[in-house]
Amino acid sequence: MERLEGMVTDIVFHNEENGYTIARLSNGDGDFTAVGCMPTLSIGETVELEGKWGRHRLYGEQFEAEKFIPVIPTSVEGIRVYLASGMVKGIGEKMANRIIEKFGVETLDVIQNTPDRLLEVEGIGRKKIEQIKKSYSEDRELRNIIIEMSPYGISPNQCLRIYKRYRSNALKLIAENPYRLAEDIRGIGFKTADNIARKMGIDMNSEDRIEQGILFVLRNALMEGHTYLPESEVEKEAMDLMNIDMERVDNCLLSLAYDQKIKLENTKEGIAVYLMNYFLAETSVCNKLVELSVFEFTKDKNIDISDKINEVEKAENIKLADNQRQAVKEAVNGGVTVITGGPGTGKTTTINTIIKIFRGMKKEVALAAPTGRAAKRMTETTGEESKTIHRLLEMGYSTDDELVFFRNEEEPIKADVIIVDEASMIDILLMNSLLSAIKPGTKLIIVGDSDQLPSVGAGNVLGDIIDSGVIKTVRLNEIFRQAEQSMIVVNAHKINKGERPVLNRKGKDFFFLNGETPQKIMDTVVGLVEKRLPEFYKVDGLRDIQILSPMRKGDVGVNNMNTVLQSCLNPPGERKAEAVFNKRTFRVGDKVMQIKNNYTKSWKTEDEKDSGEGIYNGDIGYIYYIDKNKKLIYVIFDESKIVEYSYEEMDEIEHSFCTTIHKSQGSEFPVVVIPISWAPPMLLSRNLLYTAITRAKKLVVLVGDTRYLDMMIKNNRVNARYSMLSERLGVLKEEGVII
Ligand SMILES: Nc1ncnc2c1ncn2[C@@H]1O[C@H](COP(=O)(O)OP(=O)(O)OP(=O)(O)O)[C@@H](O)[C@H]1O
Repeated sequence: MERLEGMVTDIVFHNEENGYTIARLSNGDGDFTAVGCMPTLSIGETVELEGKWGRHRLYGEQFEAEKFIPVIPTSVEGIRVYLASGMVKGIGEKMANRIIEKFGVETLDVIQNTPDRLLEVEGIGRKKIEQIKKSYSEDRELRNIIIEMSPYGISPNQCLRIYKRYRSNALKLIAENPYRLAEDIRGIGFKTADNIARKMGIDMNSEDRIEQGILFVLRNALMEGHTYLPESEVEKEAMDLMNIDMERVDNCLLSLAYDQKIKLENTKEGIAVYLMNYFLAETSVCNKLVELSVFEFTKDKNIDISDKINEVEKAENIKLADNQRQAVKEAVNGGVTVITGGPGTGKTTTINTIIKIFRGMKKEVALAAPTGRAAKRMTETTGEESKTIHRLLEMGYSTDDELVFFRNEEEPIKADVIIVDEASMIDILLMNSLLSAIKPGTKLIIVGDSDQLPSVGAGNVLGDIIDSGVIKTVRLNEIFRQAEQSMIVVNAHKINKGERPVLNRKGKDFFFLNGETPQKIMDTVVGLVEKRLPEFYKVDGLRDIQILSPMRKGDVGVNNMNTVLQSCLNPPGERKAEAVFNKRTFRVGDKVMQIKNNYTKSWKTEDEKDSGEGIYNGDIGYIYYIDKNKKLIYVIFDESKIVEYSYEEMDEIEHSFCTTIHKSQGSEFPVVVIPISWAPPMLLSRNLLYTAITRAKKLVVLVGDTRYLDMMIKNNRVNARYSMLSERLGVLKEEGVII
């Protein structure tokens, strides 16, 4: 290993995400190039590098740095460059010159050890000194973390999170127990922590390691939708993951339970292992549902609302079907009511009738849905304001950046009736937060299609509530006349029953185009969005058509589709700025999707007349402007909301010329095109196909091989999720808590 010192004269290349940097440096012996993970390197800075000389095929000799240590500048010129670089907040170029004029080579020593002397410099007061002191020490602490952690593959962004969490104790705490990173820092998992621990020489049989490994197994299970895992599965997975014996796993299971991080629950099938907050959520959802549904409504008890329904029917010129009427009656009289049904079965019509009746009774009705788009649609179809569940619960952030709801047991939602739509997307934690904020006596109406894909988060809440048979449920199953003409609706119901859809009926809205190979499928899809559909249906290839793929990988998976579709729908152009993240080129005009809920992300319209907060998982927008100097990307959502993303935030955005069917849940598009080809069996499922086609309002085009279409329709094995909600509700019924 060689050591080399030099001052950075140029940054030739810098990857924001992994810190890989190519820089030109100079020292007494001349100029040279250095490459490696040096995330904080900046021009003017002097660094000491550890590494070896290598030779690049094209660029010749270069120093391959494995470690870099910023050298505190000792020359007046070095200090000037360092201070003027903006590294220390509160000191700009002019101020740097004034300070250096005063203290010369001792400048940094003064800032660090006797900062009060800065008062001697014109323009610096007490407040400024505090700012400089804070920023100087933060900068140094953060740099130390970055330097120490980069070799383990921890990104500068994650280092920032580490610093925010542990402050100046970071390196000490990590050295004591690197596994705490997996618990405390978003984006760092057990495997990374384990890798760090290994390099630090930590005992592979340590309890910290095994406990974190077990929590990792349980968190992974959440991502597959399970609220718990049977003990035998936890044991097996933990043993495989950590290469340890069962006794150690069992001991650590007990100590985690003792520390209340997990819950071990005895069930008929054996021991169920829950992460504690999921256990609490599941039990409290169950209790709360029962509490709300057994509430004695003395005042309006069983009032006959037939007359009221008749009035609405008359006013709206409709005639409700029998089960719609029944749904309205249950909803008006009961505590908790579930209304479920496929597309076009009259859910919205039923909701609207319920709202009108409650309004007539002078009741306060609150409407909500789990996503921003679903809430917006609910507003459109009911003509009443609907909020996201998060907004209804008045979400905010605590002082340590944790998500909190200001509507809860102590401050419940002020409404007599709450109607939530698209309930299939509600996971167990969100349901728990919602129910906690509903006071007994408030009526809850849960509306959704239980045949859609279950929520992204853990649990199978809607399905479980319905299956339990404990909560009043009305299933709407009649497809109404207007809807019947739509083959999308007819076929959705056929698919749901396991029947083959009607394909290619002339003048209709549901087509199948053959494509035997992935390449042919791709060519057909490109032809459809580029030319055929825009010409024939007068739709915009980029805005009105959404390609939905079951999977990410493979030729017709989302990743490859996006590359191909970007090149035809938004090719490079002279005036289209570009920036590369995670090996993907983002370009002005690209269609992109926000992939996590960001409740505090602010947006404003171009004329700045309107502004607000919140961009949600699944929201689709277009890249509007890229400011390469400021490293900012602007995306426009809903044709007017402009949102600014720093380069570091680009992990919240991905291309969405094509998206996964999972990500399309809760959205609707005029035209949906779906490639149908080989995919891993768990993705060739009926409810995935059903969810995809029910996203389309005007037209569905399937492209591929009918063999796989048949496989999807036949495969109704809904990927089973471990969840005990239905059983828990059932037990309460057996015990007579609920009749
Ligand atoms: N009782 C009824 N008689 C006649 N038409 C009805 C009746 N109920 C609903 N419809 C009509 O059927 C169509 C679908 O109804 P609605 O929008 O209420 O269903 P939905 O279940 O909410 O559908 P989706 O889930 O697709 O939005 C609408 O055009 C509506 O006007």
